[in-house]
Amino acid sequence: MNPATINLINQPLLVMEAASLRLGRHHFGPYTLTLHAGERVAVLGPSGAGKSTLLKLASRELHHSGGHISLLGRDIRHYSLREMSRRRAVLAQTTHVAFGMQTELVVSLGRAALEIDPHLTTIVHNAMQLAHAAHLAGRKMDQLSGGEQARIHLARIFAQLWDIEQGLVMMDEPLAALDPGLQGELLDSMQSYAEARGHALLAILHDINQALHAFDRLLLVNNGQLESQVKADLHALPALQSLYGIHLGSLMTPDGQAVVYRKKNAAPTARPQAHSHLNS
Ligand SMILES: Nc1ncnc2c1ncn2[C@@H]1O[C@H](COP(=O)(O)OP(=O)(O)OP(=O)(O)O)[C@@H](O)[C@H]1O
Repeated sequence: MNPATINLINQPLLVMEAASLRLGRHHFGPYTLTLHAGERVAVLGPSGAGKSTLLKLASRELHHSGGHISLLGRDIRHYSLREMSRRRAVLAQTTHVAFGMQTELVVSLGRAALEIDPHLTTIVHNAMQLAHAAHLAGRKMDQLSGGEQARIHLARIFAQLWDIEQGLVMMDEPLAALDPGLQGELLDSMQSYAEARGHALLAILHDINQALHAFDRLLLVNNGQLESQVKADLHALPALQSLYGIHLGSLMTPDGQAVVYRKKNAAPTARPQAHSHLNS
């Protein structure tokens, strides 16, 4: 697909209006945000802050009890499972595959909602190539390393929305199991994949530099709430410092790229208590 040929729709792809829910003693939300086709948005926050829960609400894995969530202007509760699977793809933090399934079969599961899929083999192959996993064809999942399995699951997500435009791709720590070289290459793959199709990317990350370099906007989540939304540039540093309770500095590399680092000797800022008021 050629990005130049995609007419991005004006209507927002995802709208969350004061969406909330309670899980046990924890209250999440209200989450209010709008995501447009073609946007790349990173979700950041301390461990246990409610990032995965936000993603699970947006993907309908969890059902909101308050507020409203819509996909392309339609209440997500009114989509059939098949319609949802052709509009949004979700890479969960951990995915367990039973038995020693073959890699191509796992990738093809991304397209299981389609009754007729004449280009399945080509799409599976291309998706594996884009996820740097083509060399894993023919292997069994239970004989792969964690990083290799992660690439197969990424290929599954690529395959799912390979042939549609303006979908929503949600990923929960997609790069966590990968070495630094592969992280960079797969970030590039995600960007080119989304850009070519006008897909929006909503990804939970723990790496501030990746979020600043590869994304347009940051959603800062803390204590089960969306604390703020900021542009992904160095102006976000004060908000990030307060989010994580650390001091951050930045350096400019010779090729003009800003790199953020944690200042070791600075007095710590008050570290936010993860979900201290989730238990209300
Ligand atoms: N089904 C559930 N029932 C009760 N509590 C839950 C449930 N799911 C998550 N929680 C709690 O809600 C809090 C937020 O969880 P969530 O997975 O959204 O955090 P997170 O920000 O994604 O964390 P991490 O970065 O560690 O993955 C955690 O304290 C977690 O234990």
